[in-house]
Amino acid sequence: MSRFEDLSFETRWLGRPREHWAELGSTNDRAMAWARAGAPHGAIVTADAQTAGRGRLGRAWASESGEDLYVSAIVRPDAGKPIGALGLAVGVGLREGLAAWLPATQLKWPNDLLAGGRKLAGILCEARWVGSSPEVVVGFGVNVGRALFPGPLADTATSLRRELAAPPDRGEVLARVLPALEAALAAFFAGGFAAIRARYEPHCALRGQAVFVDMSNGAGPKEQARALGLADDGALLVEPPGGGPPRRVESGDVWLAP
Ligand SMILES: O=C(O)CCCC[C@@H]1SC[C@@H]2NC(=O)N[C@@H]21
Repeated sequence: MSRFEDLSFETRWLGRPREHWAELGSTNDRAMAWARAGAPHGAIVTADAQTAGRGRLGRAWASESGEDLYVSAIVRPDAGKPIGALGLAVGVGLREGLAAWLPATQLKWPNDLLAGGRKLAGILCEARWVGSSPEVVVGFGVNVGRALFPGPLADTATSLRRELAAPPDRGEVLARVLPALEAALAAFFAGGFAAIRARYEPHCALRGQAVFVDMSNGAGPKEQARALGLADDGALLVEPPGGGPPRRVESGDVWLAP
């Protein structure tokens, strides 16, 4: 039994209700089903592999390795709490947890963590409303142990194993990341994104960079701009080509210009 499997039966889960699966379609789907059945705030679903792991904008998340982290946490914010920038807060927590090994990890708006310019981790938050209360599944994948990536990911993705001479195992990573995530979410729910913006900005991969922006959720043309930073509510601020007042990007995707 690996240390990761050990951990699913240990107190290093810090008392959280948890399920660990050898294989699932998507930990987000399982967590949402568990939430509907009444699982409490903080409950965690993990899997060694996913057969239908997914990312934002309908993309697939390669999840077959058995060596990486696939995690979904059930989060039950208080009624009326804004959750629009929750994914950014998750990024802050993940980055701070992973900084134990890779302090230079950067945040690429809205939901990626980059190491050496390559994708190390991704975040997918999904919510449904129960009356006025959101029920949220915070899903994240961290490339921990895999050395090889399929197809185009070979040039764009990385892992702790690829970045470090002595990579940690998945259990160690999870044990660091979960408390960091909880701390970031607590600050976010107390004060909104403005309360953690200073923990995001110094690690923003886009600030000052030329970017292509798609402001229509994957369907529209890409527009060139320069990223300025983040607003207090988490929107990305960009300067249009030729100058002019900053424009807000609230959804969609952003690419660093080559
Ligand atoms: O980069 C992205 O677009 C987000 C990727 C999120 C992947 C994680 S892995 C655990 C959870 N289950 C899923 O199906 N997706 C998320």
